[in-house]
Amino acid sequence: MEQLRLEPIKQVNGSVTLPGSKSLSNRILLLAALAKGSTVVENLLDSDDIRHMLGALKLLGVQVSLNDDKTVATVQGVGGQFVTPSEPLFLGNAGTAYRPLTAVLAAVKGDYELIGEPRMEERPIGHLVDALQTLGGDVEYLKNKDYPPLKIRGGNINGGKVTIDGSISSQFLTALLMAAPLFNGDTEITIKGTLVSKPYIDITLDVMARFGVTVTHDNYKTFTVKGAQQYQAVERIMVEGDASSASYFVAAAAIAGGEIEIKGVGAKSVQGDIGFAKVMEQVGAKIDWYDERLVVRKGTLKGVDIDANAIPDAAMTLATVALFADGPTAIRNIYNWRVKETDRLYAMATELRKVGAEVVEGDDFIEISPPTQFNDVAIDTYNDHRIAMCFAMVAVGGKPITINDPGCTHKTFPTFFNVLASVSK
Ligand SMILES: O=C(O)C1=C[C@@H](OP(=O)(O)O)[C@@H](O)[C@H](O)C1
Ligand SMILES: C=C(OP(=O)(O)O)C(=O)O
Repeated sequence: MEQLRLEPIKQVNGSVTLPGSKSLSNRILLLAALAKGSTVVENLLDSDDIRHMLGALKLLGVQVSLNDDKTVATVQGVGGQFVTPSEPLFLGNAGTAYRPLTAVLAAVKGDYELIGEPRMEERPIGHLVDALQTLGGDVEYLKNKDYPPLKIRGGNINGGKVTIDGSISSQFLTALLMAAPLFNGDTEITIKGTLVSKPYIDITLDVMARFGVTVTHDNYKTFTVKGAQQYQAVERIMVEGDASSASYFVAAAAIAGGEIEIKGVGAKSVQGDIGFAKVMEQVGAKIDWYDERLVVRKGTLKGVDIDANAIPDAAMTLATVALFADGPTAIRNIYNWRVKETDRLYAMATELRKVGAEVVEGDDFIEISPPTQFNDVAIDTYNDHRIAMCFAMVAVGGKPITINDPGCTHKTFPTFFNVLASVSK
């Protein structure tokens, strides 16, 4: 297994241009593919999750041409008419590809099989499939009930009233919303239970609006979407920088001395994970906010007690910032960390303890007390890009650390360790 040794970093300084947002890249590619007409997508993320979406679209008969560094895509929309693929669609462990494609393919004519990595077969999808089946969708489990892989015979959804459980993942509602304009009639979606990761729904509604579809809702409880609509191509659409990827550099500047300018997200971002920078101000970081960039400097870091349900991905970074705070940190309301790339509550607790922290792993929270002494250890990354990236903060805090399987960052940020090195002293 490959390992990356990170020596203590004394200071971080310079400017980072963020890669495009994963959440925006995959939503935009799918709606551009469904639309009528051609869309040019700029600042597209080039990473495994996006490659899986692009691979699926190719098998569905969508023409996408990419520039040399794969950050500009020209998508020839097929106006909602996919071809039946010659093989199953392999979507790796990309939730933002698997869930939206499930709903969209249930709505358009054709026979489809959606498969993924072994971990994808452990990530629940029953709440989405239940809703699609209620609406008349033909979606079948190929192995275990409520989990991928799936077989879909698409094209016979009339719309109507449906409830969807929002307590495990917002991606199920995102998927249903994106597919609903393709149903024959209007759809009214009511959320059952609480809706987790709510800001991701704003990203969905924003992208749908860019492609010409308006959704109405009453404070995220009931959503109404008109049926028999077509998405409209967008001549040029720019993907914002990834706010979750920004979290590592916000944290790095806050922990180490120096100053980092982070270009690509700022006060005007549509991504909820920009909220991490607000949390870091509470922790003690000094941040200058601009519309599309941030400038971050170190402060005295104190422990905080936060509800992180709205920022599940960036909150992992807070768990490693906690190693350098002057008191305990509690991160709450994060049950769904358990159903992501790995069981992140268990994995983070285990690896933080290895470093020397005292950790309480609750069912839906984690409490971290900073180490009195840091251990020079190798961190297991569980094929989870965010574990690899957030544990780099140990080196940023001046302690050596080894990251096992650093290549797992390919899921969303293949160049992460090079970008970190470029601002490190
Ligand atoms: O819709 C999206 O783009 C995402 C939603 C979140 O998932 P959940 O809604 O499952 O928490 C987030 O963790 C994921 O990385 C991306
Ligand atoms: C949870 C994540 O990914 P996915 O889109 O596969 O859900 C993530 O990127 O942290």
